[in-house]
Amino acid sequence: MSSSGVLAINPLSDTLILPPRPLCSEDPIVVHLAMSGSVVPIRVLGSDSIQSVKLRIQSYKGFVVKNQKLVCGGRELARPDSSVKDYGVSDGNVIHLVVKLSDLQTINVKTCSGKEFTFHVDRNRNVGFVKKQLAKKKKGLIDINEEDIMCEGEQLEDERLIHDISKHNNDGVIHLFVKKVAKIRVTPREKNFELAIDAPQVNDSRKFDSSNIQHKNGADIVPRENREFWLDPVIVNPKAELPCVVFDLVNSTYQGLEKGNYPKRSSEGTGGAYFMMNGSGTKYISVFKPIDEEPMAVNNPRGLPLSVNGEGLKKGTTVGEGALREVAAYLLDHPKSGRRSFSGEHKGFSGVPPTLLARCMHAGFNHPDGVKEKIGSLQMFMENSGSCEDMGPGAFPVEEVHKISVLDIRMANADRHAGNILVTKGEDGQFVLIPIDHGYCLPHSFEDCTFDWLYWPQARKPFSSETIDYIKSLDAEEDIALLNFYGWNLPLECAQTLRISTMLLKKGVERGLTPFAIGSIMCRENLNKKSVIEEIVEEADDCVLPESSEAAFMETVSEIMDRRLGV
Ligand SMILES: Nc1ncnc2c1ncn2[C@@H]1O[C@H](COP(=O)(O)OP(=O)(O)OP(=O)(O)O)[C@@H](O)[C@H]1O
Repeated sequence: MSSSGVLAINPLSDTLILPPRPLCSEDPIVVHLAMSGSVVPIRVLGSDSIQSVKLRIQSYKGFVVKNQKLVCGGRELARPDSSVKDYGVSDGNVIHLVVKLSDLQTINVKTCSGKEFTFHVDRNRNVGFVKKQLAKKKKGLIDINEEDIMCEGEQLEDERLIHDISKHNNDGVIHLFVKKVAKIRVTPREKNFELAIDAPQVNDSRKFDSSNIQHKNGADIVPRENREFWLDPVIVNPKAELPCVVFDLVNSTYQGLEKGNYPKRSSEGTGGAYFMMNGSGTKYISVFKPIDEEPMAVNNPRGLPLSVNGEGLKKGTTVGEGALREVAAYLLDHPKSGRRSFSGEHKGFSGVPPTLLARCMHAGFNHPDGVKEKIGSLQMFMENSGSCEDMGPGAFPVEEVHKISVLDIRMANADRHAGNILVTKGEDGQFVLIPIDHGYCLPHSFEDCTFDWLYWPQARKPFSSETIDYIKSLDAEEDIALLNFYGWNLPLECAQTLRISTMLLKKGVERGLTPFAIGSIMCRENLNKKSVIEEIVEEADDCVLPESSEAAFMETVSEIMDRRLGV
């Protein structure tokens, strides 16, 4: 595994030829599969679906389909049912393969009594979590209060992260040993006390943890040019207050860096996304995504080529604007109670994690040309037990799916695959969905809008009255003004997208439409068939004179939309 989290394919001496289908009259084409510096020629048919190409890569290379992302000509080949030809891939083209590596770590556990077994745990979990799992799943194996976990003679504190331990193992497996806790019992004996150490092996080596020594770099007094790192929120308009939760996020992230904790690059995703730790180094606190490491940006760490025309991986987006879109999704995710109040409720209706624009300098980011300050989105790290990609949607509460659908429709999200919805459990034991990765929201065309939830059963259920009230309270003009206030002067075409999608959502609920019905209007059925919303926009474009005002254009869109939706 390379440090970039991408598995390298060694260049093959002979061509990797994938057999054309038998009895097929179509001529195969040869394309080049590029990955981590190596290139493998593969033979495909124009009519092959993207899914089938991925399946063949899976069978030849072992990367499961859901972990593969294919990019050709600056565009993600995202639709599984579309064909190689649909995406305009032709003979000699280069297809970039980005493989998402699992964040799961194999753990082997042994106990003093000789029991042994192996299981997997998310690398972002800590030892305390592993203990609980052992106690819960393997009854009798461990009593949380009575036993310690050891790794190579070192006692592991409950807060210790699994990925931290995995750095030191060579064979890809962490070997843990469960042993009885050493206890000190104090028993009164007449006027004295007897001190007993109750431990099976009192001579265990307990290593001194040097990370406990405080490291102060005097960041407030050392001039910036002499500092090893810095982190500030980017505040364009001094009048635009940041919510307290956002300030706390910056502070905790800063403390983590100050203590010397290195940002850890996620093995998932097509861009650079870095997990940042808190001051005590015990948990992740935030995720920093620098704009120069976005897919097809100059310092992208996943080997994707530079964008030739500045367009991002999804149609209608721009490379380098992902961070603004991430922040916009948070700012526009208004709480149910009304607009976000800066000292009060910070959680929005759809639960977008608190996100701000930040500038950060640290050697731990990808700096092929020397360490420089980076601008990017800083988002609160949300504890989770995986993403919607890891499980069937059946158990998700309807309201949870609906809250994501409202966000995606409003924002015309062009990247809502199930991997971008994290899953956790609320206090009531029900699944809670957390939407992340909003770098492709508010595109200036609807072409790439895709919503994985469209095919989930909950999408066919009607919105609740609470959700309908929320949708009725939305106001695109107010939203555009809010983004403007925070410093993002939304380009005209993107503002138009927000106006049209908000209009569709509102008109949809007025007519009692479900998220499925509204979402289907926004998404293409297949790559080459325009969506209903695209047809509406096209018709409106044809109707109005080029010099017409935005208001006149929106009036026309409204009339056409009413006609298409029916009364
Ligand atoms: N707020 C968050 N809390 C917890 N984990 C997160 C958060 N944001 C991102 N992640 C994790 O980091 C990984 C990479 O982040 P993200 O998906 O945003 O990156 P990306 O490069 O934009 O991905 P994509 O290729 O899906 O567009 C995610 O798969 C997720 O596991």
